[in-house]
Amino acid sequence: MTRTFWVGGNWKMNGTTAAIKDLVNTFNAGSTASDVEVVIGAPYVYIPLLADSLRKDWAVAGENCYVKPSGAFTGEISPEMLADVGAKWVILGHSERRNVIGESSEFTAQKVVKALEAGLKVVLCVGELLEEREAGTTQTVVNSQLDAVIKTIKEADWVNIVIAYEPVWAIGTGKVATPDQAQEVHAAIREYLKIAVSSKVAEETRITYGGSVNGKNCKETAQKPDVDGFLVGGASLKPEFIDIVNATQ
Ligand SMILES: O=C[C@H](O)COP(=O)(O)O
Repeated sequence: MTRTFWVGGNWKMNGTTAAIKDLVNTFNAGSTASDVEVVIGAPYVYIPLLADSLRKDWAVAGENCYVKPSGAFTGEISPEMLADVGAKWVILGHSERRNVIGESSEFTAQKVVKALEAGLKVVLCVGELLEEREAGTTQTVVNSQLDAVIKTIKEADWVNIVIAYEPVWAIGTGKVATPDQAQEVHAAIREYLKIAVSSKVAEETRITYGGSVNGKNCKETAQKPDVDGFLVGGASLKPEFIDIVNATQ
């Protein structure tokens, strides 16, 4: 089967109303391939603006959510709230949630369940630290992050999940993984899905790469057989994001 190429932007904690309006105008005027699915993750407060103004062939994502629909959870945002203001997706398990905020794989898996129940699609981020790669434990770490989700959701849920493999050493550092490094881990993730979930899920799930992707380095990586797209941080705040959307052209 053909997996539709998927490109996500993750604005992280960046943006102002004025800057986002400018960027949306640029994105809306951009000429893009029709066979690419595009999603922009934005800080909660800018989601309504983005949902109203962004081109309708692109979707909007939250960058995190909590595990309850409502209640006394000061400062948290529920997946139902994200859906209510126009998000169709949520990014979960990003390395900054795992390593800066300290969220576990088990907590991330609970969020995945609740987001899916609320009707959101999920970008599930996984990836190893530099010391884990140097110790040769990349696949053990990634499989363990996946395991928490695999044992928590049903096989049918995987149709609503895109995996983002983001080696932490490549995020925001300019040290992009080589196309071969990305392909190697993506192929291993697909093999693990085959063993731990099913051949169907392994074949159909999009596995995207994130970590210092830009308009120039995306093209070669996009050609790799197990790379089904990108999750882009810094470059998604720039006009060159359009070049990444068009990486396969
Ligand atoms: O979610 C996106 C990743 O953290 C990559 O960020 P970056 O493209 O700025 O390295």
